[in-house]
This record gives sequence, structure tokens and C-alpha cells, in this order.
Amino acid sequence: MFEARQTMDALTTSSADHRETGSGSGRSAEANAVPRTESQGHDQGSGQVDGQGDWSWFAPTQPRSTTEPHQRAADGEESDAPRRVPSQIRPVGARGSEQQRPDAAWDDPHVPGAQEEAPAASWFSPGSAAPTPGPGGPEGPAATVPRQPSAPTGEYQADDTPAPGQGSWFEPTSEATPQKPAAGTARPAPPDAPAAPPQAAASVFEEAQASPDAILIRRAMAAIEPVADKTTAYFYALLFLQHPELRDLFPAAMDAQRDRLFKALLTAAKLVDDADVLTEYLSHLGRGHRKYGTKPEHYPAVGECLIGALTRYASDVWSAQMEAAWVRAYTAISQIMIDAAAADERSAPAWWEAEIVSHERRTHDIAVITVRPDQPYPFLAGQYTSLETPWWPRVWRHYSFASAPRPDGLLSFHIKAVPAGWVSSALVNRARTGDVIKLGPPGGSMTVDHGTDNGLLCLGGGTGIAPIKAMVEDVAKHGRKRVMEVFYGARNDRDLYDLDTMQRLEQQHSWLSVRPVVSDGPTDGLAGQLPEMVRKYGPWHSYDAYLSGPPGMIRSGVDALVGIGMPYDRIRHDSLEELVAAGD
Ligand SMILES: NC(=O)C1=CN([C@@H]2O[C@H](COP(=O)(O)OP(=O)(O)OC[C@H]3O[C@@H](n4cnc5c(N)ncnc54)[C@H](O)[C@@H]3O)[C@@H](O)[C@H]2O)C=CC1
Repeated sequence: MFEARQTMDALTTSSADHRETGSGSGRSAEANAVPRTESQGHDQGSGQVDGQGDWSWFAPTQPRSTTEPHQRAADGEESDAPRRVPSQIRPVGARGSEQQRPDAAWDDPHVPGAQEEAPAASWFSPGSAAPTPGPGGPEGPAATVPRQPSAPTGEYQADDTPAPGQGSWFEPTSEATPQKPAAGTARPAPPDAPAAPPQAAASVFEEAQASPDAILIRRAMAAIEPVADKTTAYFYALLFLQHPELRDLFPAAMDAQRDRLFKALLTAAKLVDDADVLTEYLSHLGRGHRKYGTKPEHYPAVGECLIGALTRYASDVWSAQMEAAWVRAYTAISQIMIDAAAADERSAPAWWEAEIVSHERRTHDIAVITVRPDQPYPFLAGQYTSLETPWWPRVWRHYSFASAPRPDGLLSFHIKAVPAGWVSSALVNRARTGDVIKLGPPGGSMTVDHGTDNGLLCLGGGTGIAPIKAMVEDVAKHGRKRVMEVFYGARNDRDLYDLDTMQRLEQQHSWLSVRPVVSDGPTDGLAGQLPEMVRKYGPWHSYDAYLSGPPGMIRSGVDALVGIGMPYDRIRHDSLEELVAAGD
């Protein structure tokens, strides 16, 4: 079934290669598809054989020999050798009948991970998976709003469960595909926009625009959509059966977000035609994956399992051409991630260790935690990080910085223990000063635009007030008096756990107004939902809007803002795309 067709050149992390390959995403299919013979593939010293006994379809990554012409050229030696061509994936080896199939492994308790659920903090996107369209439709990452966390986590992490009405992630249209608009900016369709073209018409249009590889890739994705769960399960079974050494990169327990890695892979493949978006998405992803211990040599293993799962579940449409398209896409994906990680390695650690220096319980389920990183941690107010506790190794969760960068280098977070939330519960109930946690790199673009004098309208719901507070401090530090109107929402007065701090800031800064808003209980302050306040107060003509809080609040907040005529490019909130790009 799986004839030997192509093999994959070793992916590389060398800076020379990085310079030469750049993003790699803009390559044409033809450029990637440099035909190689199978014996050439063996030249890579991969240890791969003839495809008869070794079921691996991808040559493992090998360090390039320094005597290779391209390397010498990169090192500054004169060479008449051609510049390095982008890596090619060249699956070798037929998938013969003797190949190990995961079906059996799935039931085999000796296969690591075989009977477990898939990773909570996946390899490719521990906190989230595919970018999703925003409330207004297929506007891409900027239109993305965080979706409801799926049980049991509920911690501040993007979720990969499609929100109702947002369409399936596997839909082979641009529905779930990030596009160009500036990240972090909400771009829902205007309420009075003409009706979207019928799905079929849109698809026809996209097909007409798409490259041959993109068409093949989408066709495969359409085929697996009805069996997405099975495809995902098979993918992980393959991965852990064929590459048990990779099992350690995943958390011990695997929860409902089992398909993050798989989804991230498919998302990336889907973006194959959009070099800029793909590069940005994958570069973030590549950098974020350093903290998991992801190595270049892991990529071929993942690629072969991806193709393996697709081969099986898209069998009705699978062809040699389709396989080659996926191989090219995956090669480009891998190379961008590897290059980004290699570049990042030169300037930043894979993770930071941070000692808890203060643990302040504000309510029965909310704590404000302050940590001291072991080395300087550069970030911007409004950004978030990923965080791992000693109690749940390899389970990472996102939290926003609750303060602007401080001279003492300390970082603080607002943590709410959610039911069955492993990390959040541990941080609230178990963590003590002296405990050491790990931090991934910062991410997110919900940052203050200091290039404008526009006012800032901020909606902070629950612990979503954390980045808003950081932004207030940031505006204060910049010294320009910009009007800042903060609506701080909670379900009841008790949950306004940071109101004292916010009101203290209000007293210090004449340009700042803080209004508590309580939705579900009696209050002396404003009663109602945060989005209502958008309509009730204002006008907001000269304001930029920043939203942070539960996904439902963000969605209805964006709706309210758009409803009163705020331009899309003036609405900012953490986007799922950014969370994915942060490697989580
Ligand atoms: N801890 C952090 O660093 C950050 C947390 N977040 C997110 O903020 C959220 C905070 O959760 P909780 O404190 O439990 O908030 P919560 O559920 O208590 O709600 C906070 C406020 O949002 C409003 N709200 C909730 N759902 C709404 C909806 N569908 N429409 C309109 N308003 C709605 C509530 O009425 C309340 O005013 C979590 O989803 C968390 O992931 C966001 C950014 C940073």
C-alpha cells in the first residue's frame, strides 16, 4: 500500500541553514519536491533501510556532516556547490504487511501510553490547539476568541473544543484557518455585512485559489473529518508504539485534549499556501516547544505517524500525490519550527525556573502568586506565559502576568483553582513560598499600543483582570496621561478579589477609572454583565478596547463593541492563535 517514493533529508538546526532556509514556508511544491532515489536517501546515514523491515517512512534527523558542500559554504569556505535546498521529506520504505500496526498496541498495556488518554499538555500545543475563527467567521487568528476550557482543566488555557457554531476544526475550508490580520485584534464580521457566501461557493473559490498541494491536503482532511477521533487515537498509538522514547515528552496522564499535537499539525498543513501566517504560527510553536525538550530528531517520527494515521483513515482518497503533498508540507512545517527553535536558543533559555516568593490567598479559590525567575525574564504588560508545577510534570498552563515588568524582576500571577484543575488547584492549595515552578517564554499581543493617544476601554472578567492591571501599570510607567476606563466584572462582590489594588491605582492616577460590575448577586456597585456596560457608558469613539476574561465574556464583549460601531482593529484580546503560537 505504501510504496517507497521519497525520503526526507535531515532537518537541520545550523545557523547557516537557518539563514539559508529562512522560513521555508514560501517554497513551492516543486521546490520541495526534489526527486531523490531511495539510495540517495540512505546516504543520509539515517539507519533506515530498504523499507522492507523498517517501517519508518522518514529518515531520522542526522547532523549534517561538516564536509558537506553546503556546510562548507555556510562556514564561509568557497564552494561551487549549490546553495542548500530546502529539506525534502522522502518517505522511504514500503509500509509492508509486517509493519507494526497500532491496533494491537492500543490494547497492549506494555506499550507506553497505549491505554492512556492523550496529552494534557501536548507536544505541539499544550494549552490549545487549532486556531479558530472569531465570532464573525473565517477571519483568522485575529478573529479568534479563546474558547471555553474543556473539563477538567478550566485553567487559563486555550481550549481546542470548537465553540458551538464555530465549526469543526477539521473542516477543510478556511473556517479554522488563521489569516493575515494583526494578532490579538478582534475582527468579527460586521453585523450588517452581506451574508457569507454559501459554504460550497466559498470552497469552490478557495479551491480555485489553492495550490495543488493545498487542495490535496484539504481533501485528506475532509476525508478524516468524520473519523477525526479515531485518526487522532491511531496517530498517538502509532507514535508511542513506534517511538516509545517520545512518550516521556508527554505528561503521564492524558486528558481530553488528546488531539492537540495532531490538530496543530493539521492546522499547519492547512496553512501551507500562506507563507507569512504559517511562518509566524510555526515559529512561535517551535520556540514554545523548546521547553518540552523537543529535538530536531523527533520531527521525522511525528511526521511518519501523521502520515500513517492519514494513510489509514483517508484511505478512500489517499494517493501517491497526496502523500507527497503531505510530506512536503510536513517538511516545511518541521523546518520552520526547528529553525525558530535554533534561533531562539541563541538568546533565551528553553524555560526559566522561578521560586515562589509570595503566596497570598485572596479567596477560598484564588491566590496571587509572586515568583522570582532564576534569570531575567523579558516580557510586555498584557502578555502571558506558560507555567509548569513540580507536582504535574509536563503539564503546562497559561497565565497572564499580573504586573508590568518590575525593577526587581519579580513576576506575579492570579490563579483561580478550578474544579479538577490540576495545575490551578496545586498552585492555589499546595504551593508555598520556596517552591520552584517553571516558566515558558512569554506570548501574546494584547499589549498597550503606545503609539496612539486613544483612550483604553478595558473589560476584565474574574481573574482576567490580571493583564488589565499590568496594562494600567504599563500606561502609568509611560507617563503619558491616557484615559483608561476599566470595568472589572465578577459574579459577586466577594469575587472582586483585586478591587482594593485596582482602586488604589485609581486613586494614584487621575486618568484611570475603575468600575466594579457584579453579574449574579446583590452589590453596591454596578449590577449586570460587562458587555452591557459598553452600551451603557461611552461614547468610545476615541478608545481602543481590551478584553480579558472568560471566553463567553470576550465573545459577547466583542459583539457589544462591534454593535456600537467600534472598528475591528481597535478591539484586542488574547487570541487562541497566539496561545497556540506560544507553543501551548
Ligand atoms: N488568570 C489569568 O491570568 C487570566 C485568566 N483569564 C481567564 O479569565 C477567566 C476568569 O474566570 P473566572 O474568574 O472564573 O470568571 P467568572 O466566571 O467568575 O466571570 C467573571 C466575569 O465575567 C462575566 N462573564 C462570564 N461569562 C460571561 C458570558 N458568557 N457573557 C458575559 N459575561 C460573562 C461574569 O458575569 C463575571 O462578571 C478564565 O476563563 C480564565 O481563563 C484570562 C486572562 C488572564
